[in-house]
Amino acid sequence: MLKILSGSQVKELDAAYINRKGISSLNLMESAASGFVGWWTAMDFDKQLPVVVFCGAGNNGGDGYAIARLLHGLDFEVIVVQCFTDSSGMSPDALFNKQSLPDGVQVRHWSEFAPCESAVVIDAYLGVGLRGPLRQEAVEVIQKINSLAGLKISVDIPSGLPSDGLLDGLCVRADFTVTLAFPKLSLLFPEHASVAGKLVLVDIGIEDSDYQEFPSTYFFLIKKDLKSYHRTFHRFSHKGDFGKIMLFAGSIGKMGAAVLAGKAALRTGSGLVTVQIPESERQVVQTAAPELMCSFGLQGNLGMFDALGVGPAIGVDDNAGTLAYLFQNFPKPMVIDADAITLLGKKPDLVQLIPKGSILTPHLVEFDRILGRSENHLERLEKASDFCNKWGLNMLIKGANSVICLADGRQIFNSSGTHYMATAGAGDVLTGILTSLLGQGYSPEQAMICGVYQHGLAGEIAGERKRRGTIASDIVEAIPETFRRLDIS
Ligand SMILES: NC(=O)C1=CN([C@@H]2O[C@H](COP(=O)(O)OP(=O)(O)OC[C@H]3O[C@@H](n4cnc5c(N)ncnc54)[C@H](O)[C@@H]3O)[C@@H](O)[C@H]2O)[C@H](O)CC1
Ligand SMILES: [K+]
Repeated sequence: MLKILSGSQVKELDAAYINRKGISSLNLMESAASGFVGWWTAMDFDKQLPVVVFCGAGNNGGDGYAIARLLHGLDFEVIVVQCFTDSSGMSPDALFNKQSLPDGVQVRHWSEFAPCESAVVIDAYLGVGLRGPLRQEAVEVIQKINSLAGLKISVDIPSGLPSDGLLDGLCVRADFTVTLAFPKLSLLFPEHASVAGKLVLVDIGIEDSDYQEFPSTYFFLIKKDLKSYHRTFHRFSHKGDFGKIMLFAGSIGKMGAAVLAGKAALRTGSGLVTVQIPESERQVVQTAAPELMCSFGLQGNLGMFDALGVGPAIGVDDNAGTLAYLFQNFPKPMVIDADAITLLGKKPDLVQLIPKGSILTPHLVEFDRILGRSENHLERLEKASDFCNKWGLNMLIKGANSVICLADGRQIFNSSGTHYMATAGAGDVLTGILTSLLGQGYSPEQAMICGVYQHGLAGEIAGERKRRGTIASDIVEAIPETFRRLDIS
């Protein structure tokens, strides 16, 4: 898992890394530039299009100069636009890379740069070294970059966007942000989606172990993390090892929630899945998924289940008593979603009854129902942290980079998923996945890490073929393929 450091920690990380590996800071900049160019090459950009690289005087600009040199070497027509006047303020590594530009690269000053039609723009003006409000000249440079018609690719972070806080003013509006080593925190805030564009992470050789000494509560979950969080089963494993779970989901006219959550749990590997539904609706479930069992009315012996999931489409009118009953009679961590979360907002006294370690899975609107409106994502994350810590609970804030909030204060941003998952029932699928993993003996932390990543990956797989036509059932059917792609048996 990648630790997300603050902009000011990046300099210390670089220094420590360089020191430990016995390399120079220029080597690290070269890794950053070649990492960027590796992504560029995979994107297969048209060599007929000129490439315009805006370079600042700091190390972000240094990355830009090195990228310009490497792209020139790949036969692209490269124009460097120098976004400062006085070279004496340049960082030594930026100066070195500026001086290493081959003759074939044209260099212009930003004030005299006339936009050319359809060039690809690389924004290496300001990185994580931005401090305080933008100076007037920086405002003008950023306006110029934004006025260009071509595709805009920011190096590390869109220039002008603070790395750890909220945008207050202007920044480059990027189509892609190619971020180095780990994503900068602000790139993961929903309010910055329209300026950060698509997020690309480039490995510059810094390993997880190199981050150890740097404190941070923020992490980024990536594909290679998954395997170590999964349980392994063996040839003597039987139905019981894969867990018996109950999903309290669905109501008259909304039985899809029970079917989707139930099927998702089966596809995640649950041995036995029972859905708790209104008796009148049993035909719906048993026709849609014969592998599911149904129960009607509250179960007397909840103890027979390894995990419970409660909430999708149960309705909010008559269920406060049922929730209290479940919380008091099922002492193990459970998954709490959708209408169950809305109910907690209406009856906050119920929160104290929730079994410790349980997982609440609000989307942003449901989040507001329990913890009130937040001005921005940072405030939301802080509220979640306080809530989880106070009650010994876990929370998954659903969205483009869903955040796993643990009771100990760690907050883990997920990297998988696609906007094609913005479809009815996708949340019900997640509830089924998470409950299934709890039932298979995963700790809440393991269940959240594996569940949220695989839910996103299943959405990506479904979206590859179905694009905006993706529906929640497609996500369910893609779950088995996630195990294959992650090499989990
Ligand atoms: N480990 C890594 O991730 C690596 C990252 N690299 C790149 O280095 C930059 C950070 O470089 P740094 O020199 O610290 O700062 P910047 O280039 O981002 O910014 C300095 C530059 O900005 C000017 N400036 C600062 N504040 C303002 C302001 N308010 N208004 C206008 N101008 C401002 C300042 O004067 C300087 O000119 C990181 O983002 C990566 O791109 C390394 O290449 C490799 C390792
Ligand atoms: K930048």
